[in-house]
Formats: sequence, C-alpha cells, structure tokens
Amino acid sequence: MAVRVAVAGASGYAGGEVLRLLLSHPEAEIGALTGNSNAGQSLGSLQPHLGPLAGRTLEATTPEVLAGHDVVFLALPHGQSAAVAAQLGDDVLVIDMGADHRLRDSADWDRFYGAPHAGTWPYGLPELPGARAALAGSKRVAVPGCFPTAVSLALFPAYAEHLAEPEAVIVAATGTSGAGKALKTNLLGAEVMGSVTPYGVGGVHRHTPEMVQNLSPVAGRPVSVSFTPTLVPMARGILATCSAKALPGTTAESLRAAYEKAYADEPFVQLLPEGQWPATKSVHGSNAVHIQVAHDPSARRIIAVSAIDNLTKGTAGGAVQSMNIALGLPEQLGLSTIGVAP
Ligand SMILES: NC(=O)C1=CN([C@@H]2O[C@H](COP(=O)(O)OP(=O)(O)OC[C@H]3O[C@@H](n4cnc5c(N)ncnc54)[C@H](OP(=O)(O)O)[C@@H]3O)[C@@H](O)[C@H]2O)C=CC1
Ligand SMILES: CC(=O)N[C@@H](CCC(=O)OP(=O)(O)O)C(=O)O
Repeated sequence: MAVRVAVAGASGYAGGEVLRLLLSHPEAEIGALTGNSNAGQSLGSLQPHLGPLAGRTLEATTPEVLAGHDVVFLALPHGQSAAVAAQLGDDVLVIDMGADHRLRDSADWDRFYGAPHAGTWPYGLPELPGARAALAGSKRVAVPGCFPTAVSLALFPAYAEHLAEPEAVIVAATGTSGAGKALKTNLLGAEVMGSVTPYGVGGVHRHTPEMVQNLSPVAGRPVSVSFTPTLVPMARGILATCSAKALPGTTAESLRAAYEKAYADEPFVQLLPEGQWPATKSVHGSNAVHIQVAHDPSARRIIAVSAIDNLTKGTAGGAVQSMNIALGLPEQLGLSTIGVAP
C-alpha cells in the first residue's frame, strides 16, 4: 500500500528529519513539500542532506497544496498548525509535530502558550499505557515535545509500580537543534561552543505541564515536576537525568524489575545492562531510547537517565512510529534503533 505523504515545514529541522526517515520508509510516497519564507526555494539548497529530493521546490503552506494526500505532517511553529489542520479533511491522517494539540487542560495551554486552545488529539508516545489503542486508526496525532518524550519514558515505570514519591526533579541537556532553524543570538556558535547554560528555569518551561500530564495518570495521583533544561554544544540529542524520592520498601531489585517489566517488549526502548549509562551519541539519528536506573539508598532517591535524539524519537521518529500505528502498518517500518557513533 503506497501512502502519499505531504510535509508542511519542510525547510525546518523537524520537517527535514521526517523527510529523511520517509525517504527510507517502504510505503511512503513523498508528495507536496511546503514552507513559509522559503516557499519557492529548492529543497536541495535548504536540506542538502536529502539528496533524492534536491530538485523539489517548496510550495506555500495552503490547504489546496496539502490536499490529496493520505498523511500530512505539520512541522510548523507552535500556534501555526491548528489553523492549517482545521482546513484538512477528516479522512486525512494529520500528524502535528508542534504543540497545538498536546495538552488536555486549556488552562495549561493558556498559561504556557497564550493563544486560543485548539483541543486535544491522541498523543504520539506509543510506549505510554493506553497510547497505542488511542493511536490505532486515529486520523489525528499530537506528537510529544522532545523533553516530555525523554522524561516520561525515563520515569513512568517507577510511577507505574508505585516506587517513587510524586515530586520529580529533572535536569536535561539538549542540543541546539531543539530550538529550530530560525536565527537566534543565543544559538550562535560563539555563544554555544565551549559553554553549557540552563534556560527556562523555575517551572516556566512549556514542557512542564506535558510531563505532568503524562506521569500523573500513571502514578494515580498528581505528580509535580521541577524541570531545568540546559543547552549544550551539540547539534542533536537529549540526556535527561530524572530523580525522585524512593517510596519506603523500594530496592535496587524492585526498581530494576519495574523497568524490565515496562520495556521487555518495547522495540525502541532499551534498558541498558546494569552499570552502563546512556549516551546521546549512541542514539544519534535513531529512534531508540536508552535508559538506565539506579537506587541511591543513602539519599533515598531513584535516578533514571534517558538518552534520545531530539529530532528522531523526540520528533520525527515518534511521528513516523505513530503514523505506522494509526495506519495499521508494522510499528517499526522505516525506523532504526541503530545510532551513529562515535
Ligand atoms: N526541533 C526539535 O527538536 C523539535 C521540534 N518540534 C516541533 O516541530 C515544529 C517545527 O520545529 P523546527 O523544525 O525545529 O522549527 P524550524 O524553525 O526549524 O522550522 C519551522 C518550519 O515552519 C515553517 N514556518 C514558519 N512560520 C510559519 C508560518 N507562519 N506558517 C507556515 N509555516 C511556517 C518554516 O518555513 P520557512 O523556513 O520557509 O520560513 C519552517 O519550515 C515546532 O512546533 C517544534 O516545536 C517538536 C519536537 C522537537
Ligand atoms: C534547545 C531548545 O530550545 N529546545 C526546545 C525544545 C523544543 C522541542 O523540541 O519541542 P517542542 O515541539 O515543544 O518545541 C525548548 O526548550 O523549547
């Protein structure tokens, strides 16, 4: 079955990554490619790594251009996808890689994004309990933010087995591609190279409510999240170090067993052998999630660390994985767990 796919935002990082994956997807046939300020430019000049598409010209992002496809990926800035999606037919699978349809609580949306709330779509993190059932056959998918993917997968097994207190503390390093391709002074090479700095500190990062939304139902009670992202001098990758107070009775063995149980059959999540810690390089360009967990009895804490590629499992890989589930295709089609290292 050939699936005809359009990508809006094809000049950006997320759009480029979904095209990189779709070029290796046996069922995908790449149709319209659209942009905004770069409409009219050749894709070869904007995304030179996508050789087979070099001769394609970006069109404007309009409902007419996006019509006539089985699947439309929206890789647009926050707040831009809802209006485009509303003009696409109910029979088209629309996969929103932005934030517009992720949050269930309109008050959270208002507080962190500040535009009218467009509503909530099935959430494209298949590994969360119940997510696959919601995605199967769906015509709408909200792809998670990159940090919520890394953090939710690192912590949910501990919450599912009631091994941790519901106050999570997270420090996560990210590469600069997470901020998109648009020019920003703080992302200049001279600012980033040889330096690490936090941002969005003190509960103001917009991924905080998404993490709370993912973890609270698993824990069966409200989970609070103290989240500090740090910008590090690399292009891709997230390393999320997540910790919470251990509940009485938690042991290293019960913790390990919780993660083994959660991820025994997950094709993209690899619980590393004991003592081996995740590294962003190992998941570079792949849809894999590497996880390790430890119990610190003296501090009475659990520490879970995950590594993902923000553009792959953190965006485009998660989007293709969700597309496969929504269309009833094998979930791993077109996706790899093999990283690029060193
Ligand atoms: N980068 C990442 O790691 C992740 C990104 N995402 C999400 O994916 C989406 C895209 O992010 P990213 O690729 O990084 O961003 P980029 O800035 O790299 O790309 C943005 C894309 O959107 C287009 N665009 C900009 N403004 C408009 C507009 N008003 N109408 C239509 N198209 C527009 C741009 O076109 P042009 O260049 O022609 O102006 C470009 O193709 C965002 O919502 C982001 O949050 C999600 C998870 C991770
Ligand atoms: C380095 C950097 O700025 N990263 C972005 C991550 C955004 C992302 O990947 O997810 P969204 O789809 O929600 O934008 C940030 O912290 O906002």
